[in-house]
Amino acid sequence: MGPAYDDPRVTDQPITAPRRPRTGRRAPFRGGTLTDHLVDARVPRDLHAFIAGLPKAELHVHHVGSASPRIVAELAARHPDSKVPTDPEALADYFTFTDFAHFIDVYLSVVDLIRTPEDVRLLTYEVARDLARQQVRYAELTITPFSSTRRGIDERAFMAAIEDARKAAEAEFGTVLRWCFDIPGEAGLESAEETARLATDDRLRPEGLVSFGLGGPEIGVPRPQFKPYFDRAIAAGLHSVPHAGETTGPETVWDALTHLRAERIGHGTSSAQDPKLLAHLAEHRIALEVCPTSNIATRAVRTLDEHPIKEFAKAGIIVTINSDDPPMFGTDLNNEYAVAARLLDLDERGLADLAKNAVTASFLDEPGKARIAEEIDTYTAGWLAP
Ligand SMILES: Nc1ncnc2c1ncn2[C@@H]1O[C@H](CCC(=O)c2cccc(C(=O)O)c2)[C@@H](O)[C@H]1O
Ligand SMILES: [Zn+2]
Repeated sequence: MGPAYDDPRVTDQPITAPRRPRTGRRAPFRGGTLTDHLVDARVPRDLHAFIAGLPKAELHVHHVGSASPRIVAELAARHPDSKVPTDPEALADYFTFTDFAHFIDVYLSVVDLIRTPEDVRLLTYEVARDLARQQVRYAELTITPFSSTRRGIDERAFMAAIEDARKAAEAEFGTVLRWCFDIPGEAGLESAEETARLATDDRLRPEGLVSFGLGGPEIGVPRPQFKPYFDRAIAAGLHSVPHAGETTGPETVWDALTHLRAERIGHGTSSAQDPKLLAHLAEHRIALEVCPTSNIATRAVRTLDEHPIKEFAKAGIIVTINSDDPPMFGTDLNNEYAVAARLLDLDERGLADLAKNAVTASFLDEPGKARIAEEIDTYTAGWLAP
């Protein structure tokens, strides 16, 4: 059983259907019911409809962590020895986490389902399809190539698979994908070396790669040791976007800024404990990649109402809204925007500004940024027109 909290997924009704009567009962957090229609019932229905059509950019979403039950079922059918359940109900239970370490164990069991370049291509292409359905025009997908190469996937075939899916997705869905290669820090410096090599070797480095990250548990995995690998990636023209302050305190965020030269911070949740850090992030326009439901699902934050997103906004920090590992956390990007609308008390214009924050903080080129920002403005003006 998860903690009692205001479950953002309180209904599975289509947004046009009458609301299900609310009982006032607080539901435990339960991940992974991907067939649910995800809507926060405390957000007005027309705001959900506005969010559903709003052009968006997603800056923090994991490749394997985006595998929908349909993709998981297909991969599990290809590899029937896996322990990952395929039935959606059983999968929802499987995606209910006792703590962050448990989440990583489950995550790695899904990683184990990806064994061939064709699995990689299928996953990437289907993830793009799911993003396109939510009007995501641009996404930076965090990929952990070390996890695949150490499991025996040929590195060239891996790169070819993600690039092939990227090009197909852009041509067919109009969604532009870019990659962040992240070090799975707990796997040690061997994984850092391998990730840096794959990201910086001109013969391997994929065209879509824009940034370099660091993920996994933070406890017992100090950030400074990864400095040489980030230095190499930055020298090769990549942006620095480590996770920090998700499961440890603000000192980890400082370390990410000082040693890894972070340009954005993945989560950064504990920054709220340090007013000087909040001021620094605001002054230097270091955006936070906030993933509210993820923080509840991994128990990094106790309840949504206790999430520090409001403090970030008040401090003048560029807040971006992201979904992290959406099917595993029983959410999607649209639902995260609805959660943000409630926590930050936003109307349509506020939501449009939030969507534009992600565009601003993205690593898309300036004409690309201008195009999506304009699309957001046109959509919003049309929506609000009498
Ligand atoms: N909320 C999150 N916060 C942080 N990270 C998150 C989050 N969501 C997803 N991740 C991903 O989890 C991976 C973790 C993988 C890992 O620790 C590991 C350890 C030992 C061996 C291996 C292996 O592959 O053999 C892998 C990270 O690289 C990251 O991309
Ligand atoms: Zn993440």
